[in-house]
Amino acid sequence: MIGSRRLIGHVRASARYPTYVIPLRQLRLTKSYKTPFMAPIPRTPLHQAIRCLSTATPSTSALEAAKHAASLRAVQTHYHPSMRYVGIGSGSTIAHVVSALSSLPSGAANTTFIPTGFQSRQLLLSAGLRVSAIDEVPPYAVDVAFDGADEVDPYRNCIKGGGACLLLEKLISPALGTTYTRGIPIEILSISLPYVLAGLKGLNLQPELRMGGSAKAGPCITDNGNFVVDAKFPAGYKGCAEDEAKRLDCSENVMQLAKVLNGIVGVVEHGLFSQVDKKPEVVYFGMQDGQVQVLGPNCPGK
Ligand SMILES: O=C[C@H](O)[C@H](O)[C@H](O)COP(=O)(O)O
Repeated sequence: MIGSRRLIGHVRASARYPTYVIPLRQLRLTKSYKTPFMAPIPRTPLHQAIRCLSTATPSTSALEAAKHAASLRAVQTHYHPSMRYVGIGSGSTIAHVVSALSSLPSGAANTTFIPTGFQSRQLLLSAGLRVSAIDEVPPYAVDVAFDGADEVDPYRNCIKGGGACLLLEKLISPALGTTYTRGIPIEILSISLPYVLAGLKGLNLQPELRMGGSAKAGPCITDNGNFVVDAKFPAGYKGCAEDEAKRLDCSENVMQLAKVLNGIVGVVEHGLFSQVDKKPEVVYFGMQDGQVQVLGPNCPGK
């Protein structure tokens, strides 16, 4: 499956376990959970994510166990020692993927891993795995990419970028959701901030510059030296589809929004991984009961 990628996901620590995954439009209006994924590849891409089924806030250990189970399943299903290049996303779920890869009985001596940021590079190096950079391998040479996701909808559209690593993740992975509490992460050129904010407000989104938090005065700076703006969906947001018919198709709606975001000058990349921008082929959800659920091409969405 040329052009697709693989992805694995899980519910984030601060998230609530949803009872189901619903389309982006509805999710962002009604739910408050995050679903990470990981995933996959260049020629045979696929993404996987993890989902939990309860409204209770999961304990950290239950969450980590769910991430681990989904990661293990994804690696066992989609990694093969003969693979030459494998993309590795960023975030907490990826630590479980790297752990699963480094403990494979077959080893991974023939594979070079392509990280999407400082954190995943350090993880790979610490695990003794061979690392290279996206600009040191031929385009589209990645066999599969594993990554986490913040949210995933039934169509396998994803929101990513909670860790500000969306740009390189989109490069390695061909691959939305809910009420992503911070909105869609958008990496931008710092000098374009006023224009990007105006453009996003014009779409009726509620943009906010992400700050560095207690560890850094001023804005969050990505691995590429850029700013990140989180664009929230206001209550009752109907998307930016040109007509009602398109709004009826959630996947179409997401694709349209992705295209519009790409058209704003100053936007380097956004965290929507949709049909247009590399949505995952397969998503693995870690469940509270230890099971792993799979959302693939033959599942309800598409
Ligand atoms: O920028 C970060 C990435 O998109 C992460 O894959 C995403 O935020 C999920 O992260 P985590 O695995 O920590 O839930």
